[in-house]
Amino acid sequence: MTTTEATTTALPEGYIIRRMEKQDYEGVVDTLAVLTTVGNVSKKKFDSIIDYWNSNEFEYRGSKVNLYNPHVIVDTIKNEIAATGNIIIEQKLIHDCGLCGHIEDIAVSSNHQGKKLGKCLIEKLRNVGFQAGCYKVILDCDEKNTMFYEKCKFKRAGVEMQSRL
Ligand SMILES: CC(=O)SCCNC(=O)CCNC(=O)[C@H](O)C(C)(C)COP(=O)(O)OP(=O)(O)OC[C@H]1O[C@@H](n2cnc3c(N)ncnc32)[C@H](O)[C@@H]1OP(=O)(O)O
Repeated sequence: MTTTEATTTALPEGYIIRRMEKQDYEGVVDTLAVLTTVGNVSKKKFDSIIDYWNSNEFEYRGSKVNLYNPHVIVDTIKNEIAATGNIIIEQKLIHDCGLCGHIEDIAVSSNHQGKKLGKCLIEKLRNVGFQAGCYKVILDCDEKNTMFYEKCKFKRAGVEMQSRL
């Protein structure tokens, strides 16, 4: 569960945030390695996933909404990807056919951590969700990251359950 407060932390000088592009391939794959195993993602596969993410949009209350909203923070001085994350916007039947945002795959590259980039990224993704019309934005995280998300104005709600192969 989140608050709807739209406070925005300023990015440090030299950093920008934007939607992920095909040119971000190496930086995104490297950055995601701080989160989990990325595996063997070829440039061709990356490009096809970007095309897929860019081609999925739907209409909600008169406006176009992107289903996938992958973002990157770029260090424009070093010309490298510093952070990445996504918000997937789910069309529901409940809550008057409402929208729910799911924040996924947040990673800040090790040498860019501790500069408020994670906080800026979460605020940006949450704003993307609320501007699209989401009634809530949710995420799952490890216990060790709860304080970070509390600083981003998220609150504990529910319990994550999993079933894995
Ligand atoms: C939904 C998901 O994907 S969950 C997965 C999250 N990703 C990971 O665990 C991958 C590895 N970790 C990371 O990428 C980063 O360390 C992140 C995303 C957890 C944090 O990003 P950073 O850019 O380093 O954090 P940022 O500088 O924005 O910190 C904001 C505040 O949270 C605090 N904070 C950051 N990480 C933590 C933590 N693990 N525990 C407690 N507090 C933290 C900071 O001290 C700061 O506090 P302040 O505002 O009082 O100074």
